[in-house]
Amino acid sequence: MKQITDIASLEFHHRQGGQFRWITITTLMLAIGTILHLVSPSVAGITPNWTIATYCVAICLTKPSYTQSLGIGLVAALVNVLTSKSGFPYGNLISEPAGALTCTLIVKNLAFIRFKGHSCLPVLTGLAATCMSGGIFVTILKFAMGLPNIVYFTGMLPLVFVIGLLNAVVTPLMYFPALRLFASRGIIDSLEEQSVTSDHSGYDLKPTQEGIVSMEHLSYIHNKQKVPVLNDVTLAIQPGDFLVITGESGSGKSSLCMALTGAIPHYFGGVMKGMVYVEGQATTQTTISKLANKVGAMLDDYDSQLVAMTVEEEIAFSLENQGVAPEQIDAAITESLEKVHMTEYRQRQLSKLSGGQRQRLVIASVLATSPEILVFDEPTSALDPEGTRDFYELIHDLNVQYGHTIVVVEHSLEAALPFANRLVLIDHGHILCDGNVEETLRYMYEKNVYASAVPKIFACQLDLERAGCQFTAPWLSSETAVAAVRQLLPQDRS
Ligand SMILES: Nc1ncnc2c1ncn2[C@@H]1O[C@H](COP(=O)(O)OP(=O)(O)OP(=O)(O)O)[C@@H](O)[C@H]1O
Repeated sequence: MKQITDIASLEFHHRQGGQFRWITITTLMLAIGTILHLVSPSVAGITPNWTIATYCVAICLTKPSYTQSLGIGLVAALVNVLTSKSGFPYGNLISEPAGALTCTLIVKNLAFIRFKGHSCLPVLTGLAATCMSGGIFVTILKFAMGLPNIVYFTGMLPLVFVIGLLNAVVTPLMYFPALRLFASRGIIDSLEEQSVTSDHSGYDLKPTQEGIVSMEHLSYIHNKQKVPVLNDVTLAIQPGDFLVITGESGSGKSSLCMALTGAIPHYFGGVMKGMVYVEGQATTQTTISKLANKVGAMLDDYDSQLVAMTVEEEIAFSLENQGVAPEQIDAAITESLEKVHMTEYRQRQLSKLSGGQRQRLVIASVLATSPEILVFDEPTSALDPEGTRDFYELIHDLNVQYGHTIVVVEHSLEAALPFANRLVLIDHGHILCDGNVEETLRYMYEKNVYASAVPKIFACQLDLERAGCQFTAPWLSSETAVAAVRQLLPQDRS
């Protein structure tokens, strides 16, 4: 395992999307291969196998899975069957998938072989895939057409090897220009981008802070952007925390949430530096779906998280996708609906739920996968004051009764702060203040950073303090303020 001394320097690069890039590139390359196959002249009956060379280029560039390679091989086989000049072209249906799989096997296992810094994969795959595919093809042809052994051993097999050598030359001749072309169009990573490793599986990554979440020197910049959205963020979240994150619009609050769920760096395209550990595990060493069992998130656009027709189906959806047994799903639905006080809505159509009920259903769906940590991104932006109060009472309940750690991104702090034990202020991707609610509010008001979000009642206390008054408890609710004012008043008027 490789050790990291400076976590701030560890990078993870990810290009957004791209799961279908292998199809685009393979289709293009096979089209080129087919044209070359049809027009290229043969010298003494010998010509490169352009189909194999082009799918080798596509596989070397896009590194598809074995199943995807099987698909590439079958498409190549169909092209060959339709365009073949051979007496028995159907052997291609076996030989081409075998060639594509051989190519993938080499790409996945021999990528470390380099010559003067250049990848040797095009040469190796061009030779090996052609020999494998050609060898299988001529063997099938021999038996299908009853050809004599002498022709097979002295003519066909040596010919396959010669074509393999030719392909070992033409494959890199196509690979390097194709790499430059696709990289210049932003379709695949350039060589420089490839040289930065985004595979952290070989690193020994351990948090250096105590906490259920430890963000250590986290920076993040989106693809093609100049300014990082998160800049050297270090934050530890303790089990049972009710943490509120606030800051101006665009300060990086949602990005921080996305880093907790693993969407940064696994979904969004960009470069992450530093590390986020969730329950001790580096997010770059796991996947978004595995993290979803530890961190449940409700986005500001929570309606987009609903996919089913009824409440019950909605909660079952993610559990079914994870292969959870039906009786466990049933129990999880019952339990999560109880937690959000929606038991009686179990059979209800989603279209017949109110906004607040749909929000609670999203929370129930998130709870069904039993995450320890719950993240809410601007949860009350679409709620009226009563709905906002109900929402915070609900998540307070989840915090104190069920022990969930809560992280909330919030602009309007009045409703959230009575339940929070910590308030983090973020500005231009930096954490400016991380303290208890009173400390951070004082910081915001005194330094005039996002002071407009300081609850009016608390701002009033600070103004009175400036005028010489003293109070024992922070005014985070009107009840505390009334009690404090009562104490100031002469006894006979109270
Ligand atoms: N996919 C993206 N590509 C490029 N820049 C992005 C992307 N997503 C967000 N940003 C930028 O990152 C910065 C931080 O965005 P983020 O959504 O984290 O801020 P925020 O504090 O949650 O804002 P708001 O309160 O308005 O939701 C913003 O300047 C935003 O324009």
